[in-house]
Amino acid sequence: MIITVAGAGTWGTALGRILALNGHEVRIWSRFPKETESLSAERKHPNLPGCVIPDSIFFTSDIAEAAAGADYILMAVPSVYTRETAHDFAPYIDEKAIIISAAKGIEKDTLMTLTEVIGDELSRAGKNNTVTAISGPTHAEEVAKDLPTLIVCACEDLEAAKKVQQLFDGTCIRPYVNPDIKGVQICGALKNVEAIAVGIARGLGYGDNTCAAMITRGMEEIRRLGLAMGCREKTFFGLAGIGDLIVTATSLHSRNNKAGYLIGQGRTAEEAAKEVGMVVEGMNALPAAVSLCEQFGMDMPIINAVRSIITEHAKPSDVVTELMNRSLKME
Ligand SMILES: NC(=O)c1ccc[n+]([C@@H]2O[C@H](COP(=O)([O-])OP(=O)(O)OC[C@H]3O[C@@H](n4cnc5c(N)ncnc54)[C@H](O)[C@@H]3O)[C@@H](O)[C@H]2O)c1
Ligand SMILES: O=P(O)(O)OC[C@H](O)CO
Repeated sequence: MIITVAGAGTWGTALGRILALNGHEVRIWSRFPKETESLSAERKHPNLPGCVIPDSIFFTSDIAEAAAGADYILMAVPSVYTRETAHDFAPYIDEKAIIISAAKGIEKDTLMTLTEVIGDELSRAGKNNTVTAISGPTHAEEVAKDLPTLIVCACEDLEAAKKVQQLFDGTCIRPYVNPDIKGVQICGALKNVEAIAVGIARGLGYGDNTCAAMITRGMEEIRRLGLAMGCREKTFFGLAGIGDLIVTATSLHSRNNKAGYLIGQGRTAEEAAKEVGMVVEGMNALPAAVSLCEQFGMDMPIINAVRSIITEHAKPSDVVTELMNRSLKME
């Protein structure tokens, strides 16, 4: 198969490498010629130490060249660039190509999932390609080292999801399918906000009890919202749900967890994002998460706590005190 990866960050590069090792013809596109030139020449990614990029992967900044004849287009740019990238790719995408969205986020203004954003741009260009999503507990740093990783390939069209499953099936990746594409993406976007909260707790010096409690109650917030949105309950207890929340809230690789930790230690959100140096999707997803809570009339105290700290500059320790003093309730 010919697979075009849009986005040469850590995730696009790690996935491109896996697909190339699975025997596919892989092209990786980045908007920035400097990035593609350096990756093509060096065969290593600055944020994936020890990972060798196979010689077979072709890098380009030319969309027409990247997309020509591709059977699959894998979108791996940060969520805020998904719409413009889908818009720019749309005219060049073959009508039979399947799109795979690998980013995690919800569009701030429309509250669309990223597959909806991509579908929207495709339909504006007169196309109706099938759009799927992949998710799960999947740090690029570990996939780049071939460590066993389970992913979810999501699409209402199960045949398309199974095709994507086949594509990724290999020695270190075990892919599952899930028809609940909305639930998978709601989990992927919101777990990043919850992971920032857990990072803040760590940065404040709280212990494992606090973090485990926040992961548990954070998942419950996501589940309640997801059910109100019509998602499948099982998704929240699966790889894209609790699995991804656990890895993001506990892994040293996690950009969201690290950003939260730095905020807990006293940095502003801007300083923390700069220090992380890679995309902190939980910060991008926060406005959409808050809007969804309001739209569906959901009580989401941890997400609201992150909002007060990041957007109202509330003191993190005061916010935790407020959370602890909320009215008592049934689990
Ligand atoms: N890194 C991971 O472990 C991982 C795992 C699963 C999902 N994801 C998701 O994948 C997405 C990408 O994450 P990442 O970690 O690869 O990010 P990253 O910070 O490593 O990559 C940033 C990349 O974004 C691209 N970019 C920047 N500005 C752009 C623009 N205007 N248009 C198009 N592209 C632009 C550049 O190619 C740059 O390399 C995120 O949504 C993230 O949540 C990441
Ligand atoms: O490093 P993070 O926090 O962006 O998380 C990356 C992936 O979403 C983990 O599955």
